[in-house]
Amino acid sequence: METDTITAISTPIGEGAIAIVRLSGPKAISITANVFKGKNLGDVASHTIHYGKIIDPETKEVAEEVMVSVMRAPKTFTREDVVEINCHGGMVAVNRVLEIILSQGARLAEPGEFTKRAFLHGRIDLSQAEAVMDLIRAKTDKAMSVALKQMDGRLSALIRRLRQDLLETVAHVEVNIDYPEYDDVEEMSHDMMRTKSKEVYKEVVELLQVAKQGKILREGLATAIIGRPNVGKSSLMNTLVQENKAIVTEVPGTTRDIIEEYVSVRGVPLRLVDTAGIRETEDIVEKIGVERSRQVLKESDLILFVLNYNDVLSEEDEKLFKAIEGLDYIVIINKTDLEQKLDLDRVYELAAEKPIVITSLVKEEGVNELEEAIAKTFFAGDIDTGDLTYVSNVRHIQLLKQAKQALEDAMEGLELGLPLDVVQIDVTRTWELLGEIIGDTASDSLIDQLFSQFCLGK
Ligand SMILES: Nc1nc2c(c(=O)[nH]1)N(C=O)[C@@H](CNc1ccc(C(=O)N[C@@H](CCC(=O)O)C(=O)O)cc1)CN2
Ligand SMILES: Nc1nc2c(ncn2[C@@H]2O[C@H](COP(=O)(O)OP(=O)(O)OP(=O)(O)O)[C@@H](O)[C@H]2O)c(=O)[nH]1
Ligand SMILES: [Mg+2]
Repeated sequence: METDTITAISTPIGEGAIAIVRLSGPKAISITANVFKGKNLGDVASHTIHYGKIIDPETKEVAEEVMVSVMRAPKTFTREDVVEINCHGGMVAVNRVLEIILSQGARLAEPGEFTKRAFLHGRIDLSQAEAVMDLIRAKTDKAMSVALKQMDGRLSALIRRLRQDLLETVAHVEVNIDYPEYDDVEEMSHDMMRTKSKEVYKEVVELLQVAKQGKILREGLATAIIGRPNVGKSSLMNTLVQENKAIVTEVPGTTRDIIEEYVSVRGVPLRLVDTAGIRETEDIVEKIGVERSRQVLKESDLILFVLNYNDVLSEEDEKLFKAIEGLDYIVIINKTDLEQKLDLDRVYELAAEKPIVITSLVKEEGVNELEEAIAKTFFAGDIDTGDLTYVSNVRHIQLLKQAKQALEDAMEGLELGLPLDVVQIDVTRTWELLGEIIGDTASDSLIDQLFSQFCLGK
């Protein structure tokens, strides 16, 4: 187990009312007590907070006026002794206190090291630790509620149950191999393995099915606004974001680069991308932008394709319809306040089954209908984060896919009548793969890598 005492500033860099220096480890309390003027922190009850001053050991002068929380192991965030020094906000004061604590023998924590200790001491498992990070990075309410549930151990509990089921069947097979004289055990093992594999398979498939939504909740639905120059793409972006993020002018080719913004539309988190108008162009700067727009298309979950009601359908528009064939898109016919020049019948024909929304962005008309259409495209209404266990983490999804494959191999083996000790290899592999999700069978290097992605001080 770790024996050194770590410390870090656990609040964001910048000005605030309060900033916290946190310590964890066997010397957390004695190190703080050495430089604290007030009650003797060595004597105070656990989980109490105390007013006092931090004294600079070199100059013997008061460095900061603070409140210090003392929390003794094991009922703490890390399961070690934890001290939190609440300083005045602003970087000078906290940095000064941190320097003093470091001079007394604490070591600066690595990113995620507090949470890593909580994991190493068994307070949380790996998927819960990852959820802590997801929570910090959550950009919408829904993403946050998914992370909170995972932190609570919902996914962990489900994975544990599936692993237990698999383990029981493996144990059964072992008995069978050790006592081959009992024929009925052989029969039972076969049936049991088939039944259990199927049961676990069903649950893994379900988890993967909702994973797509989980990923969207976490990262936002990648949504690209495309269309010819000057049709109103940046205006649409600004309307959805409810801010003037993108520059809008009457000059075609205004947007040169890609502008990205997070918005929540009817509970669906969007990672909205405004692109440069797509057309054949001579302008070299614009050309780079157009290239990148094409790239964005490929990486999008949803495309908002804007057309101009006040212009005839061009060859470029037809090309764009071709380019997005097979993708999820919504057609937006904008500038309906102006005279109609667009061949609507042709648009309906090209769009086929896809939703079409009529807007006048300058008059703010059709925006509700558009929001409705966006929400509907992905989730037939609003998304429910209540009942389902969402897997939203790419690492977890990868492992679940591999587990699904291993189970398919096992079931195929059973169909082919392979011996149980052969089929068992795939079942054991599934058990191991699921274990990696919660960190039971995760390697040290994986764990180091995962925790190093955390914020400093968490
Ligand atoms: N001041 C402060 N606020 C904070 C945190 C913190 O570390 N410090 N947290 C940091 O993320 C979050 C709270 N998370 C925490 C999770 C578990 C424990 C903890 O001590 N758990 C023990 C015992 C709980 C109990 O008393 O019942 C345990 O589970 O064994 C503490 C904080 C948010 N707010
Ligand atoms: N009349 C009318 N004008 C609009 C409407 N929506 C946008 N415009 C105007 O059309 C012009 C172009 O709008 P933008 O949003 O910059 O268009 P864009 O598609 O981003 O253009 P590029 O970035 O050049 O590709 C601006 O002058 C807008 O004010 C609308 O519904 N009706
Ligand atoms: Mg633009």
